[in-house]
Amino acid sequence: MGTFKIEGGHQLKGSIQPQGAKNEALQILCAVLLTPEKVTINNIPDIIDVNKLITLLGNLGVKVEKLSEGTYSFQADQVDLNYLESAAFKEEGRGLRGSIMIVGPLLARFGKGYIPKPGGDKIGRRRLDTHFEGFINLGAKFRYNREDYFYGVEADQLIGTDMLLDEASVTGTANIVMAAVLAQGTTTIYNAACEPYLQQLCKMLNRMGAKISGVGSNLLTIEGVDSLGGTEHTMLPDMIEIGSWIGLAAMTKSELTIKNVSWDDLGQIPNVFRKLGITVEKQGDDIHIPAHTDGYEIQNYIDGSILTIADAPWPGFTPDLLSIVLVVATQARGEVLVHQKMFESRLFFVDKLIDMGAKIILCDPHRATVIGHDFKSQLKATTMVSPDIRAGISLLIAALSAKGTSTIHNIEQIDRGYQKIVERLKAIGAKIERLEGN
Ligand SMILES: CC(=O)N[C@H]1[C@@H](OP(=O)(O)OP(=O)(O)OC[C@H]2O[C@@H](n3ccc(=O)[nH]c3=O)[C@H](O)[C@@H]2O)O[C@H](CO)[C@@H](O)[C@@H]1O
Ligand SMILES: C=C(OP(=O)(O)O)C(=O)O
Repeated sequence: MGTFKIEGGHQLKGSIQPQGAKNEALQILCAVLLTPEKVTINNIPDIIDVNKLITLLGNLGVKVEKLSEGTYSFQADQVDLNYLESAAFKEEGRGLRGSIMIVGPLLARFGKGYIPKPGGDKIGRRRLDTHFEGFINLGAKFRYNREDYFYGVEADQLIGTDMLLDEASVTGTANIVMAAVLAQGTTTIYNAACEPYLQQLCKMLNRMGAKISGVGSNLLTIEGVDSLGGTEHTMLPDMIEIGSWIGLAAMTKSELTIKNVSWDDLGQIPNVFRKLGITVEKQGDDIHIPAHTDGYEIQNYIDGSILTIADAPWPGFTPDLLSIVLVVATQARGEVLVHQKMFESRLFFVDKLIDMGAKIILCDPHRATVIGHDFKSQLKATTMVSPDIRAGISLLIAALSAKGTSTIHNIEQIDRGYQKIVERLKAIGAKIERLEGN
């Protein structure tokens, strides 16, 4: 279990370049299985989850070549389907959430796709029904082995159909789209997820020869084609990282510039932080956060009632930033209700913030009320364990703003989504060390 040691209470300064998007990378990497031709991908983040998926693709027989930092080529012209039956696959497949998205491409191109129950954050129930109902709608036979949590779908030929998803699942939509592009006939997917990473996937598939329309909406129409070809693709900057750095700047009263953020793809994110009273300035395609020397004040609703910040499927606010919103609110002037609707176990980390001196009432597993300190009382340093990726970065931000030296264990949870975090934070003045040998 790795550990960070953090000396808090220092102002940071400078600029930071967001990494390529983790959750886009997981979709895009799975899509290379759809063609025997070469696919070149740029801006791939060097993080645990993505590297695990690249290793898994390599073990499946995909030729992987690192061309330069963040750029790889992939060629799936000799896929070894026997690997899917191996014990090694059962181990590797469950190592991350994103591996679930190899199923759609494998089913579409080779007639079968298997996966052990995938990993990812332990943040409540994370069902896969939407994925498999989609494949069944396309004509696949489904089986599930309860003993070893192993899922499988098989079909000689997928047939296009109309479907209404039971929920706008992000990885579910990506998986079904990747199956439908090679189905016979036309598929419509209503209540599709439509976040920017999914749009990126659809645009990439169209460049490979797929016929997807409605991209960016919740109704996708996919005319099946016989085969797809190679392409080149560049990942967007990671919007969850961008939100994390906005929160970091505010909490540490630092002036920070977040470079090349792709503003048009940030949706609600800048405005949600503005509602917390944070000045988020657009400078070209950068975000500039001035030092909030006098703190920041949470806005009430027009009628004077307390603000709620809640998640919703895109174009709503992403659930992955609510932990960061919550930690930022602990030092604001005013109150806010944070409502995590999607996941059941993502707010329990507030206990640690309460230990540090934050004023939070956990109303139930989904809702927490935060009463900000307005910097009149600094958080106190402590020792903590990162329970999941976003709670982990939130605790790290809390530690950087706190008085004294904090320790965070289980930092693999942070490393799975944040590239070279120690080096990048040190470059803007943070006092953070990775303790080896823990
Ligand atoms: C690898 C990856 O890309 N992971 C992201 C992906 O996970 P993932 O694709 O696994 O998440 P889903 O979109 O399937 O759903 C997440 C949770 O929200 C619930 N749900 C979903 C849709 C909906 O309309 N209503 C609803 O309540 C689901 O039941 C589930 O509990 O999307 C999530 C939601 O943005 C993000 O938190 C994850 O970081
Ligand atoms: C929940 C997340 O990731 P995963 O779906 O990989 O667990 C996340 O990125 O916040």
